[in-house]
Amino acid sequence: MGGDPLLDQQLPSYPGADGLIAATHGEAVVLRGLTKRYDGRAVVDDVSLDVPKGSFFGLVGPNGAGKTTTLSMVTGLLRPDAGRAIVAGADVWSDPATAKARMGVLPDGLRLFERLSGAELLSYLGRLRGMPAATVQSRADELLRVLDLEGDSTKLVADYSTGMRKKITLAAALLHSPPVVLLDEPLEAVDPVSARVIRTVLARYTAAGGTVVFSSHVMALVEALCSHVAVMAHGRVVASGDIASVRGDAASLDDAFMHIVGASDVGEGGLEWLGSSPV
Ligand SMILES: Nc1ncnc2c1ncn2[C@@H]1O[C@H](COP(=O)(O)OP(=O)(O)OP(=O)(O)O)[C@@H](O)[C@H]1O
Repeated sequence: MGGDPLLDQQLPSYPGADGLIAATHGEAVVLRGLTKRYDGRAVVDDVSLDVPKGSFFGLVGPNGAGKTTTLSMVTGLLRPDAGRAIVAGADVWSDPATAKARMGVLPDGLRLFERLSGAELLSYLGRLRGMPAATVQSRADELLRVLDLEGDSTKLVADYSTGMRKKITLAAALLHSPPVVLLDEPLEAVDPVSARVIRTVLARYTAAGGTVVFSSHVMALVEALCSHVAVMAHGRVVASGDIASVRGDAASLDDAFMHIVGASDVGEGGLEWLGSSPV
């Protein structure tokens, strides 16, 4: 590994507490039959996935497909109605403390401690994770610098822009160098320079053995970054595997996605009133 204290930390080995966990040797995240219902309707419906260790795994799907709901169940934020989620060898719902110690999370919604500065937030979260103060300080300084938040580190999080909030949450997700990070739309609302920095940081993290699971709508990004992808539609996984196998014969992942999810056609007919004289 490359001599970076943030990335060189030993990754924990996976214990074999029961049959499913014992079977997760090569997998960073294992989902089996994960299901969530609202008002009798399954918005996540029997989702099973294997995310290989060290992979850059994209979770894609149209609006309302169930990506955020799935990630929320995997990160321990939303209790499933059925199924199991194993992260880095720990069952998220029967052994949450162990599972949460092994993951970094950038959730949807970004509820943060608004009255702390960016630097204070990282310091607080690092200490909550039981990290030594000096390690928290040096890693936080490094992350703030790399993510171009150094000049805003004493500003209150309440005064951060949406993109800055994403970046400080990403810093918090990486601070303890977990074996798995789960990121809901990490690049949305982030400027192009910061997006490139985040991509580089995440690529280094996977090169060092870490696993990234992230949701995105941007197919070109997923194709450029990811080693693996799962496509969700109507709460189910409709395709998954390495990028080449999901793309198949299509010219791009975007084309394959349109084919897989059956995009509706607005090319002919409908919306004729649009652009005509106002009523
Ligand atoms: N608390 C809730 N109560 C009722 N329905 C919900 C709730 N949370 C999510 N849903 C529904 O579950 C479905 C999946 O939502 P989810 O946010 O997981 O989709 P998504 O794939 O992340 O979408 P997007 O790409 O638009 O963020 C949607 O139909 C949504 O309306």
